Amino acid sequence: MFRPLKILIGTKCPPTRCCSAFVSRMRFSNLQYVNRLKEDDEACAAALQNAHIFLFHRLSPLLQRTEHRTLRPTALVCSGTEPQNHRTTEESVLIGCSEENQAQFCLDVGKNILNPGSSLSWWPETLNSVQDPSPYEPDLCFLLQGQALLRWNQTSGFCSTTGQPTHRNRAGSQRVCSSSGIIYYPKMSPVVIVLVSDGKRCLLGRQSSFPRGMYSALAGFCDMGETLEETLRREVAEEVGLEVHSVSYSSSQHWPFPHSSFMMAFHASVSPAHTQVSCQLEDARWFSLEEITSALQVKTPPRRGDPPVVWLPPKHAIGNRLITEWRSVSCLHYVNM
Ligand SMILES: NC(=O)C1=CN([C@@H]2O[C@H](COP(=O)(O)OP(=O)(O)OC[C@H]3O[C@@H](n4cnc5c(N)ncnc54)[C@H](O)[C@@H]3O)[C@@H](O)[C@H]2O)C=CC1
Ligand SMILES: [Mg+2]
Repeated sequence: MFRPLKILIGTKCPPTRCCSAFVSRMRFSNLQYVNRLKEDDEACAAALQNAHIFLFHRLSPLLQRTEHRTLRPTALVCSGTEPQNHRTTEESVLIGCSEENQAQFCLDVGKNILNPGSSLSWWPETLNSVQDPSPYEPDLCFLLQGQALLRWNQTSGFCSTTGQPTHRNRAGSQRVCSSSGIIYYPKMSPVVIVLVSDGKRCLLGRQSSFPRGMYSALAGFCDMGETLEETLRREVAEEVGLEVHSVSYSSSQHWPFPHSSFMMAFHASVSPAHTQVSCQLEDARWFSLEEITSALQVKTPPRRGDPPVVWLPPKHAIGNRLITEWRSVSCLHYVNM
């Protein structure tokens, strides 16, 4: 039976993924340490004895509300003195380590192998209920990584060539076919997300699968053989029938839906003379600076029975970042006019 060792409420935030964090992590050999744990099963098992283990239930992170109404991940703190049960040692996946070289793992205590997608909505309810996501944000990329790795391990139990079972290494970072020795690594699907502007307005769309009232930048999966620029132009043409004429890169983000996407975000513009939308989505329309400004203030989705309101992806989604960047540049433009 699963036996928690000690529940830590409000555990210390893992480092964020900003460039400076990476540089300092390199300096203190943290990355080399994590790489060693991925390659050395014995070292990884030893590290697990004194690790922080972040808990998930059916792929959703187990969060706790703090006294400030924010949400924090729940972690077991392993002291190394108590024996660990079979599931903890066999199913925890390594996601990194702290500045003090304490290993950090994730463990799904209620995994749902038969229907692994069932617990995931397009946007997790728990994230919608965060009143002020800022203190939670540093944990988010960590949790998304853990969720993706747990999901990949849960759904990659068999070799797609031989049909035989695959076995994971201790860290959960690779799986090997028991019959052919083929090695499998976690997979991601590249996705382009693009905010199209006509100089004064930006174009947002919604799919029927989006939560009610939500609009976001246009997005689409890369086809095999395509460049990012080709995907971008194809998706904009397919979804709204427009031709973009300038493209600039913004940033990127791992996104767990539907099966670990790697989102690459761009701004693009169309000629103000050619803005007629031919929509293949549930809806797509142009938004003015004023409309975007008020939509960015809507922090929670409308509840059933509330009047319709446009709301945008939350702060930690890259769609929000694109829209916020566009708003800042547009505000500057108006100030300078
Ligand atoms: N983080 C953010 O701010 C946002 C993230 N997204 C994410 O972007 C992703 C792509 O956007 P969509 O408009 O849905 O893409 P899309 O416009 O390419 O349409 C989805 C369809 O593409 C096909 N497809 C091709 N390759 C696929 C693959 N590797 N995995 C799944 N389906 C594939 C399927 O038929 C699927 O129904 C979605 O997973 C969505 O969660 C979308 C908007 C905002
Ligand atoms: Mg799309």
